[in-house]
Amino acid sequence: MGLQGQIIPYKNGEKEEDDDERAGKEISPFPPPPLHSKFAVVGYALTSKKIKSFLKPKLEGLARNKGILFVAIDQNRPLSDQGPFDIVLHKLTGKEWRQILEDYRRTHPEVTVLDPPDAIQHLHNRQSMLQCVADMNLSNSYGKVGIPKQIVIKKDASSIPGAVAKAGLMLPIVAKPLVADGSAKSHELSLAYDQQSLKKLEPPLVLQEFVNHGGVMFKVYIVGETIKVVRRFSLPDVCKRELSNIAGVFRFPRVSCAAASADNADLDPGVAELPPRPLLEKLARELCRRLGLRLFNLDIIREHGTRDRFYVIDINYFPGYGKMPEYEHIFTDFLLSLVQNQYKKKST
Ligand SMILES: Nc1ncnc2c1ncn2[C@@H]1O[C@H](COP(=O)(O)OP(=O)(O)OP(=O)(O)O)[C@@H](O)[C@H]1O
Ligand SMILES: O=P(O)(O)O[C@H]1[C@H](O)[C@@H](O)[C@H](OP(=O)(O)O)[C@@H](OP(=O)(O)O)[C@H]1O
Ligand SMILES: [Mg+2]
Ligand SMILES: [Mg+2]
Repeated sequence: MGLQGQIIPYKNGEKEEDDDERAGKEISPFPPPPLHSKFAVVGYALTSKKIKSFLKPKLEGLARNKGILFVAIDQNRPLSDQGPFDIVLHKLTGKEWRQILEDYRRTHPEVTVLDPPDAIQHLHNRQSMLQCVADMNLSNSYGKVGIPKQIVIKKDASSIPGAVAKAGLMLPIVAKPLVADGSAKSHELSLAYDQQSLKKLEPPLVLQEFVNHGGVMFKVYIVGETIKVVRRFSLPDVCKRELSNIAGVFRFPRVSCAAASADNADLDPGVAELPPRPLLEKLARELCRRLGLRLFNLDIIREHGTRDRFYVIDINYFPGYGKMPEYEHIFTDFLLSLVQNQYKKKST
């Protein structure tokens, strides 16, 4: 094991003023990793895009100062021959990789795999992704959280207008690929203004009622027990007049990507106001438990004209944490708390 009973240089949650400087200057390029003793070793299996956006020099430097070492996993070698790891961090797709991880979890119960592959699978389907939120039926004095009315169309596009009418889905409708596996195709969404045009869509799909929300959505990043919320621009409201004048299905680009930050925009306060923190904390805690995940974000909107009616529209596994404020501190503290818990368990 990486820790082997030694004390980790960790200053419990405390922020070190010069972390950024040390991380940026002193430790680049990094010396070869000593794969032994006092470091908590985090093996990672990520795409090159993810490595670039997440494993930035500042994160690696801060981690090293706190006694955490990130080590790339070689997918061409057995996992058991590598490490030894305290934690495995991953975001790769494919059945084979999932099987490798499941086998590894079974044979190495002492290693924390972030997160279990079968739990992540729930988020790869836009129907099962939101089921937990619907089941939760969260409603308290801070607000009510649900999901937009939606149906699944597995095949046969010609059946869509009938299915939409039968389910009583109101227009406009957002059409989303059923599979959300991180591929470019899984992010190709459309907005449909009339029932007949729905025939043009390509199943398998989730068809979701579009909820007017004032053109701003909230991205809630979750790292274990920590949550961070940011504002992003989103699709604008669709008014009744527009709906009656427009027909067709329109593809729309990735409207709420990081470049669409609305954190510093001059917005209507009723639209800009973040969802109440206690409501988000309850939602996040409950979702962590129900989904069995510790690393994800969720997109949530407030129905325009209401103060407390919220809808979760999307959940993403291991999202772009590189864009989450203070992620370096939050992530390293989280990793350390996991390793410390493992250590406590072992010594009892
Ligand atoms: N039901 C809805 N009502 C209103 N707007 C919606 C709805 N669903 C999606 N949107 C808009 O479309 C955008 C993309 O939808 P969604 O988040 O489901 O797609 P995604 O490709 O999974 O996004 P991400 O990049 O976050 O993974 C949202 O950020 C929001 O602006
Ligand atoms: O393509 P998939 O695997 O589904 O995941 C994406 C998420 O859906 C996006 O939300 C991430 O970007 P943002 O954090 O800007 O939303 C995006 O962040 P990234 O591009 O920095 O990795 C991805 O994590
Ligand atoms: Mg989204
Ligand atoms: Mg998504």
